Amino acid sequence: MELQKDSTRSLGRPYRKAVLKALLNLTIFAGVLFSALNLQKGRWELALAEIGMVLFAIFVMQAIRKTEHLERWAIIFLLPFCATMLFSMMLPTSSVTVFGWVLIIPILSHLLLGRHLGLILSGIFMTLTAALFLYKHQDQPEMLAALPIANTVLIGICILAFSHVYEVTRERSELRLLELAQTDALTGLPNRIRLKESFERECKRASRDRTPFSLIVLDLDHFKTINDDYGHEAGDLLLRRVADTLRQCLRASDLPARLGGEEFGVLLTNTNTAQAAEVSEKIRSRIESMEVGFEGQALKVTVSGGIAELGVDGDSLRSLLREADNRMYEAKAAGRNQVMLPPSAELSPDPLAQPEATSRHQTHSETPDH
Ligand SMILES: Nc1nc2c(ncn2[C@@H]2O[C@H](COP(=O)(O)OP(=O)(O)OP(=O)(O)O)[C@@H](O)[C@H]2O)c(=O)[nH]1
Repeated sequence: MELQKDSTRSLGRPYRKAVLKALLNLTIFAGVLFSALNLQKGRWELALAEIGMVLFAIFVMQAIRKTEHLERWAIIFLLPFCATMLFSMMLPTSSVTVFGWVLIIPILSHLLLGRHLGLILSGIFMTLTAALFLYKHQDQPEMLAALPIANTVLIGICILAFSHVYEVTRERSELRLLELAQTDALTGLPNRIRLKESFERECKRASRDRTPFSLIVLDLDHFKTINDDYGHEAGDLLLRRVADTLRQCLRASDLPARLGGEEFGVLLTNTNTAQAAEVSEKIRSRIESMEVGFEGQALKVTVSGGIAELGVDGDSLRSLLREADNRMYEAKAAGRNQVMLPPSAELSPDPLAQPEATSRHQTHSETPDH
């Protein structure tokens, strides 16, 4: 499961909202000021357009208070904002300095819409402005002197390029920080935060598509003795190898995570309990047969686990984790090196997933703990 766009979008939302609010406030302030000046000078079309933008800015300010769709509102505001600018530029009575406003569009559109939409909107708007300038001043050769035009175009390109480079770098660093915050540093696996986020997304998908969705919790057996006998470094190495094994046993659409300590979780999309039992058995047997070389010694470990299925064991991550955890402790108590299923689980005819007398999937066991 890939880190989703949604995460970066929600991360950037507060700062985009702050930029949009600042723009709306400035639009209201400048709109009132300029409409008063333009009314005084009899430029009533311009004044009306500005008053219209002030009213629209007040409306958008209310709309974004609780919206989930900030990006949409930014587009809804920016398009008429740009159109009003073009309208002002088009009016024969307006000053040539109005064209200078085009330079704020690359900055605003990148800050509000991100690198792709920001670049598209800036490109379209700057091209339209250039065309309008040439058309409006075609009969005024003094306005079309090569040097001032070249200077202005260069300034425009520089502002567009810097805004774009800034936004690309900002998005990359944001994504990197998000990855770090959602990744376990030792194993490189997703951590609990990422598991929760993926669960919420996959849960919605599973209920929409009516597909099953399972969770496996796995805990290494007697891991303390590895640390005690061989040292923490050996324990860390073993945890990394277990993480590698989980990655190898799973599909790209599944999500292995380190829940903490020597406990791992696996989200299995489009997978019912019986299929999850097969996956858990594959993981269990791979870990059982794994030998990790450490300072000339071969370290070995086994794993105990529990399975929970969405709907059968609840609808929240908390309830699924609780049920899978309880089953994992049952597996420990029943002798470790096995995975427990929900009591009502119907298993597939696959021999690996055959139920034992208790309708639980017990793959191999040591002497039970009492
Ligand atoms: N090396 C290493 N050890 C860790 C890490 N996180 C937790 N541990 C160790 O994992 C061990 C867990 O011990 P216990 O909770 O007693 O579990 P256990 O020994 O595996 O016993 P059972 O779970 O009952 O089979 C403790 O010794 C922790 O210090 C880690 O990141 N690295």
